[in-house]
Amino acid sequence: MNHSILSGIRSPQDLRSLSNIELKNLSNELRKQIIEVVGTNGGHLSSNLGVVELTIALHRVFESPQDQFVWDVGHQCYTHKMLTGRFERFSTIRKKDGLSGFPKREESPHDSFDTGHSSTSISAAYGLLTAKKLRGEPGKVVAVIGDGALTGGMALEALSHAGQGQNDLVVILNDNKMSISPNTGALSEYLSRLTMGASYQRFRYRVDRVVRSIPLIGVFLAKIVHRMKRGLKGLVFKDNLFVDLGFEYVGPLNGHNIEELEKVLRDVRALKRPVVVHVLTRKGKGYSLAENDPSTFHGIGPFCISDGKVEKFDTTSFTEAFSRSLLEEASHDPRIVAITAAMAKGTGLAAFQHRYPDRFFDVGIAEQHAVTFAGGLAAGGMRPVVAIYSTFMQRAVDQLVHDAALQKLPVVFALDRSGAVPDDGETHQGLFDIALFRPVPGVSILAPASAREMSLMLSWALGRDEPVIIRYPKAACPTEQSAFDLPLETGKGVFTQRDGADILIACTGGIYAEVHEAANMLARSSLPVDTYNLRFIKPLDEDFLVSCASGYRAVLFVEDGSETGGIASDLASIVRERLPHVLAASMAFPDIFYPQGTRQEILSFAGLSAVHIYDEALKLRSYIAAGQSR
Ligand SMILES: Cc1ncc(C[n+]2csc(CCOP(=O)(O)OP(=O)(O)O)c2C)c(N)n1
Ligand SMILES: CC(=O)[C@@H](O)[C@H](O)COP(=O)(O)O
Ligand SMILES: [Mg+2]
Repeated sequence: MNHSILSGIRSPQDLRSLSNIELKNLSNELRKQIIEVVGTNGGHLSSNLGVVELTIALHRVFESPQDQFVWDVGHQCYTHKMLTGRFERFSTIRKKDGLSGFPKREESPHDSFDTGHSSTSISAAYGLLTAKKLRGEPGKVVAVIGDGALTGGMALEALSHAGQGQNDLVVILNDNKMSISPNTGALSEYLSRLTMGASYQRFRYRVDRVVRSIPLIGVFLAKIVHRMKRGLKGLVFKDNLFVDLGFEYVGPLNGHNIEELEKVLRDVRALKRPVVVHVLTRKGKGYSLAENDPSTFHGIGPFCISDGKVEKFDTTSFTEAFSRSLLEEASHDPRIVAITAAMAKGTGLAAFQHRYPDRFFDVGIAEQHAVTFAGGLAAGGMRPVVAIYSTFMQRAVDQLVHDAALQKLPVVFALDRSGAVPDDGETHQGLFDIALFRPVPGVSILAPASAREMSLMLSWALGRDEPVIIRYPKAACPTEQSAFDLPLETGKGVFTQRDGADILIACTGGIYAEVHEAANMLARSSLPVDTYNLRFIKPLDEDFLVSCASGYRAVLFVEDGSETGGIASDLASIVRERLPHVLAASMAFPDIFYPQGTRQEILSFAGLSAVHIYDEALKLRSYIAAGQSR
């Protein structure tokens, strides 16, 4: 199929003149393009296929960029991007220097707010709307939020705030019954009940429409009708949370019927009150493999379009290592329970869920609740393991401090996707966890360099009576070696190579692979170095480290976290202070946000690739040769 209609859309205005048939063809072209590009680049397939018609309808009714859209999470914005002048560059999505897979204000005036983390859209949209009103600027603001994102506390906080205001915020609730996995929780069940009561909700909306359209007295009459309905709500509108919170409620609508959507959205656009438009869509729509298994195609690497297969690598990822170690531990300790905030697959907890359904909890996209819930479980005598991506743990900093650490509760935090995170970009990098949690008293932070170390660390963590964080990257585990088998000693690391070299490279586990590669390159250049895996970021046995460093002419510390607040530069300072004869240097992520790319591209951009580590070691060697200090 050529993209004859799509390629002619330079701005959303071009959509207005299209006939129904052309709109149908445009939907097909968009789907084809999404499938082809995600098949090549990887990306968020199912969510994007589900919102094609909804996005077209929104862009035909609202006038972007004067009217503004905030896409929750933003992983469903591909059609929006293509309809707002970015079709030509769409094939670069999620690639280094290409289009972002999420809305980006710097990319287009049609992207009014950056997203990536869930449940922010209603707050941000209400902020944008309030700013418009205060500045006397025209236009509507529309938040598009999924049923999964609605389970996040912020979304509910925002509904509570916006519902009481005199405003005309539009909230589109895109309900496909799915988060990444099937959506969970009472709120999700509640939406299903609303869906079953469809006819009542439509009736209510139509009454409003008819009454308001009566010349002169319509608005006045509508107010009276509204009050009467509020009085009757226990009968007719019982169960409608949104109405009770102060919103008009319209729906549920068929999210794949552009005509029906448009008709309602035009009325919604004219409303002077906050409104929730409940739209039903099918995740994965139009690609049967994704329709039948939307979870697998939620976020997927490059795949074969004809059979949906993804290239398999013959390696164990850190996620798999965690998943297996946890099953092993859980098999002999019934106190172990596992918690995810809607990421059972990504964190490797799906296997635990399958094996121990009664000890597994998917709390929805609710990281804060997940952590405090774990605190409660720990206080009640269980051994909770919260598996969470480093970037999403940023949401729950206070919960870790207040609801776990302060009370010395034995909660284990498995922070997946720590360090450089490929493809998703700035919003998803896992660079801040060390800096955020290192200052918290009593919290241990460990970083395995291999699957074997993961197992040792998890076992150690589950034996502690205080919170423990285990952080690891989205990467394959390096090949095992004997040092990884050595028993864990609190605060101490292990030499991973010790051949009497005069330079030592010490690292956090997540970047051991690159350090190992650099060491091999140096050895090939006849410039051998020894290597050391810190294992512990906290607590850290300083005396032991200093004694390890004392036999060297230079020590280089390498860390896969942010330089500011990180550990590498502190350790270099300690060595300088206590061993003035030893040169000490450090490498970590400089103080900027890191854009999308592969892991290698991100590390190169940060100056942390194997080649950069090699170069830094060479520099140290030249200082040694010249007898200089740094
Ligand atoms: C704070 C946070 N936690 C977890 C995620 C990971 N995540 C991305 S999309 C998603 C599911 C969103 O479901 P929904 O809003 O219903 O959108 P759908 O994918 O169904 O279109 C999750 C859990 C995230 N982006 N942000
Ligand atoms: C949009 C979002 O936050 C998730 O879908 C995330 O992209 C998943 O990342 P992984 O593919 O690494 O699990
Ligand atoms: Mg959903």
